[in-house]
Amino acid sequence: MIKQDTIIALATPSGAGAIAVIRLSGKDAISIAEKQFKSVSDKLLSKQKTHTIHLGHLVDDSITLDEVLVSVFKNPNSYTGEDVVEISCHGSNYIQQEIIQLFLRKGCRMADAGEFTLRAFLNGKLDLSQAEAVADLIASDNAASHQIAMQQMRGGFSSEIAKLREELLNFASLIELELDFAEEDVEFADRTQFKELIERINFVLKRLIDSFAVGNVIKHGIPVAIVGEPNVGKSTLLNALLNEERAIVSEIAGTTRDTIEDEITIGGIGFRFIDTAGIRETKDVVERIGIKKTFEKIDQAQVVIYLFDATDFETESARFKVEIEKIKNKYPQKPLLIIANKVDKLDDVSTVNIKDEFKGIKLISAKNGVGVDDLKEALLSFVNTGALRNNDTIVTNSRHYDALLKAFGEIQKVKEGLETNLSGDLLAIDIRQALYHFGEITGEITNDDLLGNIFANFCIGK
Ligand SMILES: Nc1nc2c(c(=O)[nH]1)N(C=O)[C@@H](CNc1ccc(C(=O)N[C@@H](CCC(=O)O)C(=O)O)cc1)CN2
Ligand SMILES: Nc1nc2c(ncn2[C@@H]2O[C@H](COP(=O)(O)OP(=O)(O)OP(=O)(O)O)[C@@H](O)[C@H]2O)c(=O)[nH]1
Ligand SMILES: [Mg+2]
Repeated sequence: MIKQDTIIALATPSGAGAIAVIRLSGKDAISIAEKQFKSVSDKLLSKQKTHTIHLGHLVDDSITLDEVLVSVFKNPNSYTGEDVVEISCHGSNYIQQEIIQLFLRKGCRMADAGEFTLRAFLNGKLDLSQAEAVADLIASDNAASHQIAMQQMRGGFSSEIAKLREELLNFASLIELELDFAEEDVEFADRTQFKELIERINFVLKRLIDSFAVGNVIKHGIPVAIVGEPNVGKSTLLNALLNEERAIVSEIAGTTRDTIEDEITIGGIGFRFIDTAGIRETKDVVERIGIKKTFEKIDQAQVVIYLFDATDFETESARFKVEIEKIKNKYPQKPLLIIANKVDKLDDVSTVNIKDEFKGIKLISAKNGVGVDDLKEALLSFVNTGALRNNDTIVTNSRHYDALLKAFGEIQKVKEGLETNLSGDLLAIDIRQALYHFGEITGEITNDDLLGNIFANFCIGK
C-alpha cells in the first residue's frame, strides 16, 4: 500500500548543531509548509520551480520561530518521488523541536524509520537492493565498506542481477511459447544457446556467492583472536593495536577474565580484535571459564594470533610448541600468526635462537609498540582484497546471499534438466523459481513483512 500522507522527520542527527535539516514528504508537503513560511521576497512556495531554495522566516501564529532556508522538490523529481520540502534551520534543539511540533499540528505525521527511503522504493526511485545500500552507506566507517555500499546504491549489483534476470526471462518465455505448440514439436529456445546462458549465470552466481565471505568480513570487520598463556602481554598488545588503554594490564597472571573486543581500520579494512583470558590448565574456576571462552573465540575468529613471552623461550619453548600444535590441529584452516613478545628484554643470542626455532615468527615489544606496524601489515596480507580492486560486485547483505543461494539451487536443476532433456514445461517451472529469487533481491518480488523488516532497521529521517 502506498501511503501519500505527509510525513516529517529530522534528517540530521538529534542534538545541537550549526544547522539542522527537517524534511517533509507527501502530497501536502508544499501547501503545509507554504502557510508557515514568510519568504523575504513574498514568494509562495507552491509557485516555485522544483529544486529551488528560498530564504525566509517560519512563523507559528504571531511567533517567528527562526530564519530558515527552504528547498522545494516537486514530484516526481525528488528523493522520495513525492513533493518534498526541506527546512534548514538553526541547529538548536529547541528550534528543531518547535518546528516539528508546529508541522505535526498542521497535518504532518512523524515518519517511521526508513519511511522516506521506503517511499523512494515504492515510487520506483530505487530498487530494494539500492535502498538497502543507503543504510549500509550511512553505517559505513571504512574505505572498503563505503566503496561497496556506494557501488550498490548506484545500482551496480542491481543491474548485474537485472541483466541475468532479463536473459533468463527471455528463454522462459520462448520455452513457454513452445508449450503452446506442443503437437508441432517446435523448438523456439535454442538449447545450445540456452546451455551457454545457464553456464554463464552459474558462473556469475558462484562468484557473487563466494564474494559474500569477503563482504561479510568487510562489513563486520575481520575477527582476530589474540591468545596465549596468562601474562604474556595479550592485553598490552590489544592496547598497542588500538592505540588506547582499552584492556587492563598487570603483572598478575589471569588478569583478563572475560573477553574484550574492539575494532580498528588497517588499510581501509576493519579488524575486530578479541583479547582473551590466557590459555592454561588451571584450577581457578573463574579463569577456567575464561579459557573455555578462548576456544569459543578462536571458533569465531578468522585469524589467530598466538603470543608467547620471549623471555620464557629458553626454558619453555617445548611447551609453546605443544600449545601451538594444539591450535593447529584443532583449527587447521585458520591463519595462525606466532608472535614472541617482550623482545625488549631479550639478548641478541636468544633473538637469533627464537628466529631459528620458529620459522616466520614475528618479534614484538607490545609495551614499547615495536613491531606492531609490521604485525598490522601481516594481518592485511591475509585479506583477499583482489575483488575490491577489480571493482567486482561484493555481496554483503545476508538477505541477498540467501536469495542467491536459492537461485543457484534452481539453476542447478535447470542445468540438470537440460542435460537430461527434461520437458519444456518442467524446465519452465525451475526457471520461474530462479527468476523469483532474482526478483527478491531487487524487490520485484516482495511483501509488506519483508519491507517492514528491512526499513525498520533504518534510522528515522532516512
Ligand atoms: N538536502 C539533502 N541532501 C541529501 C539528500 C536529501 O534528500 N536532501 N539525500 C537523500 O537521502 C542524498 C542525495 N540523494 C538525492 C537523490 C535524488 C534527489 C532528487 O531530487 N532526485 C530527483 C531529481 C534529479 C535531478 O535533478 O534531475 C529525481 O530523481 O527525479 C535528491 C537527493 C544525500 N544528500
Ligand atoms: N618488558 C615488557 N613487558 C611487557 C610487554 N608486554 C607486556 N608486558 C608486561 O607483561 C605483564 C602482563 O601483560 P598483560 O598484557 O596484562 O598480559 P596478558 O597476556 O593480557 O595477561 P592475562 O590477561 O593475565 O592473560 C604486564 O606487567 C605488562 O606490562 C613487553 O613488550 N615488554
Ligand atoms: Mg590480559
